[in-house]
Amino acid sequence: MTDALLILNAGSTSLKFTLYAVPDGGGDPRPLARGRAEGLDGRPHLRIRAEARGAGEAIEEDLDPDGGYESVLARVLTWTEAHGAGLRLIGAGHRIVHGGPDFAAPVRLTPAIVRRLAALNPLAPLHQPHNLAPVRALAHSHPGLPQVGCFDTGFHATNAPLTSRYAIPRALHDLGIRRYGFHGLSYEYIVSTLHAHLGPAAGGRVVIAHLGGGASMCAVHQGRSVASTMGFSALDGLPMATRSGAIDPGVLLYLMAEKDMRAAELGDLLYRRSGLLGVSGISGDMRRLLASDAAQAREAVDLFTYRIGRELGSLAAALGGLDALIFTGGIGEHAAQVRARVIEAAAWLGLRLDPAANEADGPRISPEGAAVPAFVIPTDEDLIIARHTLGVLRTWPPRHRGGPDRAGA
Ligand SMILES: Nc1ncnc2c1ncn2[C@@H]1O[C@H](COP(=O)(O)OP(=O)(O)O)[C@@H](O)[C@H]1O
Ligand SMILES: CC(=O)OP(=O)(O)O
Ligand SMILES: [Mg+2]
Repeated sequence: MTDALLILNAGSTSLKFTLYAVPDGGGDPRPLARGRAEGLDGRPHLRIRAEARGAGEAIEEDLDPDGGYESVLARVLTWTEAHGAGLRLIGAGHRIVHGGPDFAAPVRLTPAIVRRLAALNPLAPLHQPHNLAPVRALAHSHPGLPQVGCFDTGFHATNAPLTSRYAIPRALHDLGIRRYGFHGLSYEYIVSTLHAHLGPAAGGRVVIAHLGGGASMCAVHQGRSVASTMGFSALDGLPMATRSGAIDPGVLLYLMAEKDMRAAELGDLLYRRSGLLGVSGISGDMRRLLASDAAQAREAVDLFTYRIGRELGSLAAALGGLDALIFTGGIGEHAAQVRARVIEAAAWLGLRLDPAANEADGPRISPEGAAVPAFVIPTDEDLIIARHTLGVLRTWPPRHRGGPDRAGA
């Protein structure tokens, strides 16, 4: 029997999972299979591929359009069950987007903790309910299986108190209304790879741009988060697929007072109808916008790259300079045109582009001799969750360890 971990990672536009084998002698968990469901707001499509020989057949299929995240999870579990011979599922690890004021380090998910995390649903409506649904579903189908939550907000716990503060009355700050920052599992993974790319400069002043369905940027110094573009919720900062990014709160007051808009409508506007989708009127998917000749699609991409440039300047100011820029996330890893435009607009910071390396998706996309190098590094949030899950399991009292005999059984 090989010990295995199931890692679930719900994003705003996707549900990803990785099944890992836990090596007997320690070391990093080894991926056996990875899956990804996309189109969860319309036509859900699931792809699973084996990462190791004999780890199960690949599948690619459409799912019930009305089934949502739950039907994806049910399919993932039946696939895991069918291919779990020889595996003993010892735990599940979950990406939980919001830890609020109380949770930063990875934590064992008990029913009481899940209830406290569910109280944060309004702070991350596109994520938190989808992060917690699989925790409850697994608790039901696999009672006794240890489950661990790892927080997107946790990496930013190193931000200075001043960085986290909004200029609002202290009593509201004390209620937890402050900046948190997100995509921390992705940033933590990127930081873990920096030495291999940058050598000793890995400890320097680095900005990481996580550009996916949600997008944010993080200023890192000596491997720790110093500041980031997201705040109390995952709405702030850059424009995203369907989220507005930073917007003058005066706009919201105006819409409420003069256009009679209520909280639910404003939430729908800011989370689901804005960003790349709102500006282009075509799609929130960068692939479609880059392939389109429409002027409004161009404008959406222009606004996205312009805002990245503005935030890069702001984060470089927070760091007191810039030693490297890293691109990651679905857009950061694959959209050469977006990276090129960001780097060209940031020549003033010492960034320069190697066009051929950029077209090849890196890893280094700036020429030798550039004052500030730029890299493309594919993120791996699941590996970070798996590492943390193992870490928490190792501190588990032995009588609580272990689950059913077979993955998914
Ligand atoms: N080849 C590509 N070119 C441009 N954009 C891409 C490409 N591949 C993926 N993307 C973008 O990446 C986004 C998804 O990013 P990802 O980080 O995987 O998702 P999530 O935010 O759900 O975690 C998609 O919405 C798409 O716009
Ligand atoms: C926090 C966030 O926006 O996550 P995602 O990019 O996965 O939507
Ligand atoms: Mg993501």
